[in-house]
Amino acid sequence: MKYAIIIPDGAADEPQDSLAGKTPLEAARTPHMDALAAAGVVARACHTPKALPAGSEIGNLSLLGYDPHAHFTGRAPMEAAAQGIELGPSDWAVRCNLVTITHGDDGPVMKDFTADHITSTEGAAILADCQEQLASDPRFCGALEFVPGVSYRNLLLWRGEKLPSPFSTDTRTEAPHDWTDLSVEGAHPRGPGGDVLVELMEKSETLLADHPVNQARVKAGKSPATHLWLWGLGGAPSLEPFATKFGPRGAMITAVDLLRGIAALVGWDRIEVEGATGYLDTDYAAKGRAAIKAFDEYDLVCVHVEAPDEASHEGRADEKVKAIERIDADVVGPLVEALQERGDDWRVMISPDHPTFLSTKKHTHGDVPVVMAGVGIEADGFDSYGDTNAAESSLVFAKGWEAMPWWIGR
Ligand SMILES: O=C(O)[C@@H](CO)OP(=O)(O)O
Repeated sequence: MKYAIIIPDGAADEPQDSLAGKTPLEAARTPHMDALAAAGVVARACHTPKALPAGSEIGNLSLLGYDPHAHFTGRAPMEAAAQGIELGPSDWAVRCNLVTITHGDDGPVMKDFTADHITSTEGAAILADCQEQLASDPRFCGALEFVPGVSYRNLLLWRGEKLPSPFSTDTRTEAPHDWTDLSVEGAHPRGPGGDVLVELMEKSETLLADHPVNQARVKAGKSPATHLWLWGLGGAPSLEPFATKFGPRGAMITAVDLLRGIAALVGWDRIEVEGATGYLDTDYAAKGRAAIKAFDEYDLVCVHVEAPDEASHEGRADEKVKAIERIDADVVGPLVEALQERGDDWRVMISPDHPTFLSTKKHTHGDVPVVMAGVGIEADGFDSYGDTNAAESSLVFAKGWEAMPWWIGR
């Protein structure tokens, strides 16, 4: 049996006036997803339980069949796993975004949580200076390590052996992508160790003010990275291998470290695809081709596409529809055709990790539409994949992580 999972990140949404009252999934032309819906079931699942943040870090754990209440420690440790960083029992990882904050009448406003999609090279240069000038403070006893990642998505590590960290599970932080265009006056870290994070964030403003990377960016008409934004911290998580829990040996195709990290933690290989960017300009077809090839080696292949979520964070309904259509045409269609040609039994699941509302540009708690089709799954009468059909379905996974055993264990 071959299993394909496709994750259109943040694709679930509300009806939009600009889309004639349809949701982006419904407005998009998705013949391949609709064919799967007609052949299988349309369900709804909640991958973001109310007690936890409505983040991709929670949603994707649940989608892959892991109860986030039991397994989630923080987003950054998952991304550390993507980089092969080992966290000891007293270590913490913190997500370190490069962001653009402007100062207006309403105080400091989160203008861009991506610092205008700063490049990884520029980010690495900034982080090297943060290491030299912020982490070198003797009070930290060498415990702090800034680790460059992809674009604005970087990490800060606290090595507990050098100096016990001040953090605890009560430390609260805010995801910067949930604050776009909003005043971040009350959004700074709080609780145990929050003051240390705030201090680093504030000091970064001075360090970055005249940074050569920013001078060059402004000259080129791009926004500068004005601050570090620290959030999503946690200690090392431990997850039972997916193959032990569910059987199939899996591989992940994604452009973002969060999904790479979850894959590493559940024992999946990661397949890197040239042209996969984690943004609207990603090479959808290359991801589709890589997934088809991966079935020669793996029983389960998961393709994650970040683009619908990014379009939502930017409030761009047309781009969200386009991203969903490209996923349908360049990933779902070719993948299903290849599975049919192989002659193996197969099953497909398509599910966003969480809704990301165009209206608020934010993730939100709530159900996502799921389509599951293939051997052992009887058609339930829906003829298309969309949020409204899912809302009417009698197949409901209130504990979203129970959808995986339902789908895989039939
Ligand atoms: O990686 C991130 O910082 C965010 C926004 O890009 O991703 P997501 O919305 O999927 O949590």
